[in-house]
Amino acid sequence: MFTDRLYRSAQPIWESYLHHPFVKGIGDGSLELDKFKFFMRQDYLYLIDYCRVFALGAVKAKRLDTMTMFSELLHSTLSEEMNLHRNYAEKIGISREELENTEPSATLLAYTSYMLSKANQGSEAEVTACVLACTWSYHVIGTELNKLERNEGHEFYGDWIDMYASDEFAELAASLKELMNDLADDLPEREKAHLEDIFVHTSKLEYMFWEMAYNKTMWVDKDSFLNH
Ligand SMILES: Cc1ncc(C[n+]2csc(CCO)c2C)c(N)n1
Repeated sequence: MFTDRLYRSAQPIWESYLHHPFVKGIGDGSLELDKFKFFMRQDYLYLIDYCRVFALGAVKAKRLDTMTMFSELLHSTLSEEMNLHRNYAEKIGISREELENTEPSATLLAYTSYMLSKANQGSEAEVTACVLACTWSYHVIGTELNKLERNEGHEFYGDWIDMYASDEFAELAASLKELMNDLADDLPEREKAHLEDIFVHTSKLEYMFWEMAYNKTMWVDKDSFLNH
């Protein structure tokens, strides 16, 4: 299957997510709140643009069931996933206004601009390749973290883990994988290689997003005046 090929190409990158201190910190509850806050604010902006990518998927879909799937993904991101962020924001004292008016970091801009440009230029297959690594890898991470014992005091990140480990997310990831396989099956190798590039690039950008949040990097490393 084409998604097996994608997984093989990105495997070392995906393994690094589980060793990343941000991800480990969510898993064992030790992640500092200021890093999580930074992440949630950037991630909210990320999800707004991500919704635009789903909308492009609906525009480019050749079949009604694919169009329905993209519109459902768009709706569930705007309501359910972004609700997770709104709920956390309320708990940690970030107002709705602050959440929507966050200054974007360089990594966020790189990631969303990349996806939007590939989705705009490409067909429904490129759109699917753009969103696949993010949905699939979050489900893998959620499932792995869900296996760990949740000690006392770690319940704060529980909602985050529960969302991405949920059956609903498993279904989202599975249906996107199925769609990717359907769309890529009959494509010539040159086009498959392009989809693979998108998958590997977005997988690297996922890693960069964890790094960005862990170090709270806006543009360059910590002490640069560009961060102020
Ligand atoms: C940087 C970053 N990467 C992936 C996700 C996870 N995610 C984004 S949209 C979507 C699909 C349906 O809502 C999923 C799983 C995230 N939140 N932030």
